[in-house]
Amino acid sequence: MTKQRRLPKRAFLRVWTADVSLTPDRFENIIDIVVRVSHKRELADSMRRKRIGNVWLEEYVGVGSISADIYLISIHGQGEAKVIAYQITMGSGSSHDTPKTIYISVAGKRQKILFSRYCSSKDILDLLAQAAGVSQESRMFLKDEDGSLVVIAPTIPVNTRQSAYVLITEDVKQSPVGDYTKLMAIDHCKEEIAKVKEHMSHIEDDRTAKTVLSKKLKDIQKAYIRSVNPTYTKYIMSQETLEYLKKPTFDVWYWATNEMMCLLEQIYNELNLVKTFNMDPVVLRRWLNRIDQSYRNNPFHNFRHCFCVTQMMYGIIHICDMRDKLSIIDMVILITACICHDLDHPGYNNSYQINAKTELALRYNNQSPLENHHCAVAFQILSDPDTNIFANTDSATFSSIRSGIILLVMATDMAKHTENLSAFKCNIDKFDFENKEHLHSLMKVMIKCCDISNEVRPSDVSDPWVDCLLEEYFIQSDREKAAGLPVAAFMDRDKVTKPSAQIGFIKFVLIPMFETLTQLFPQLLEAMVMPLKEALSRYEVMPIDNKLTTVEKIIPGDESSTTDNVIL
Ligand SMILES: Nc1nc2c(ncn2[C@@H]2O[C@H](COP(=O)(O)O)[C@@H](O)[C@H]2O)c(=O)[nH]1
Ligand SMILES: [Mg+2]
Ligand SMILES: [Zn+2]
Repeated sequence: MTKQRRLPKRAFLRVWTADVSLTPDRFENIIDIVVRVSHKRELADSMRRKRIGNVWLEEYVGVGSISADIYLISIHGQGEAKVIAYQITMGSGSSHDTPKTIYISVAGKRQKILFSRYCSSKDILDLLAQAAGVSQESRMFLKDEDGSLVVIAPTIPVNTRQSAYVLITEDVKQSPVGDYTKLMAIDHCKEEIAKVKEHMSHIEDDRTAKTVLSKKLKDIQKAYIRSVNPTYTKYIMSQETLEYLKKPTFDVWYWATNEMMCLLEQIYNELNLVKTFNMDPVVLRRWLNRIDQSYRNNPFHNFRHCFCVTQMMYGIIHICDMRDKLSIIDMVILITACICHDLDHPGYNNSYQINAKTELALRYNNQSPLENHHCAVAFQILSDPDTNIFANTDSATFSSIRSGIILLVMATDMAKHTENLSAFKCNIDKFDFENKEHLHSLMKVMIKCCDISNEVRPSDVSDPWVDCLLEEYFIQSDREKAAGLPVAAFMDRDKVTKPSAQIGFIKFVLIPMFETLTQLFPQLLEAMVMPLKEALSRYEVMPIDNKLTTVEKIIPGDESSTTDNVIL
């Protein structure tokens, strides 16, 4: 079995094989992992090898940005083992992998732990288990000098010998039965949720079955959310990470889901939203869990996209010193709207919803069916006391937060692009931050910028997003072709290429919109407009492989059109 995945310039590759006869001594005989690059067999001889348990962690350096089939492990003189799964952790293509050092204290003894910033949390746990001389199944906790729990992850802040973290180990087998059962219950819920979601994706047309399954899904999700450990853990991140989080250069691929949740939590804390709105920290974590659960595993419209949009908003807030200009209510609206803006996105756009006459299109009378749905899901989650982060907010304030979030999420419909951008342009010359209409026009453009901001990011971060977007487009267009529905050329695998998808989008949508925002916030010129212009130049020198005879251009604003993207 072969699996294909784009490899970044530098990556950690973790490979699992199905060959049960691969006993540790036979691992010693593995001579290489063969990576096929553009149908050419190349030996990835720059890999450094390290075995962790029955899993191989490989550092793959210097091949560049390529597509690769990882298809076998050769075993010296003993044939081949097929790769059944692998995981790639992306890292920055430019930075050197100098190991990180932390000091821990185990049973009063200091130890130095070295690990790569590109390794996984599990790898660090394995190292800690080794240091403590306990089994890898043991539960381990790290506490800092204040007794706060420290998250065991590659982002763990470095410390000194004097401020060594205390490692506490707990043998799972000796844990109270209740706890152990609880962990199993969580796993069970997760499995059930995945099963029901999978089932639902196969019964698009059977509305009754879907309703039954939706109800079941809600019940399981509720059980899951309740089972999430209500003990609040104080997460600690290095100052370096916290500053990096405010930058558009932030590597959004580096973080696992729980780490993204932790970073979102950090955003709520850093912007003083938790304190101001008296949010219960446990409810905030439950809410973030529920948000993650409510994004589907689409190639593009997934929880990582939600994270990216929110992180870009956080970046803009800092770069433009928005806190001096907007109210705290506006802040909570901006951040919460970003988090909720694509909730339960089915992976098929509004054109598909309308043309296929889906339940969503029927429910919302063809009027921005997706955006209406994202809002409805958002407020359904907030209506549950277990996940209502605004439970302690007075009803008048909640009312304005609610209408603000709806306003912003609805503005992310690209069919309303021209309308929203024009409204803001009319206000720019005489912009008044005290004027509600002016302010709303600005906030709409801000969320729109964040929503489509991938090309503002460095190329090794933005590039995989284009693959993800095209993958989702192709799934839709294949389905449309099979169902005899209209297919937009920009979504058609036979017509679109990466540069053809991006050149028009950057030139006609991104640069004009970011330049407009820059008129009000000149700081954005260097931070966002310049990177966009660089991205455009990069795409312009790429061979277009001109499958499209026309220039791709998004013409939002044509409300009569059933499509949010139109080919000129
Ligand atoms: N050709 C490109 N289209 C893009 C890109 N980023 C976003 N988009 C399009 O905009 C909408 C945004 O709305 P969303 O709420 O659905 O995320 C998205 O669906 C795409 O159609 C891009 O980099 N290139
Ligand atoms: Mg959307
Ligand atoms: Zn989006």
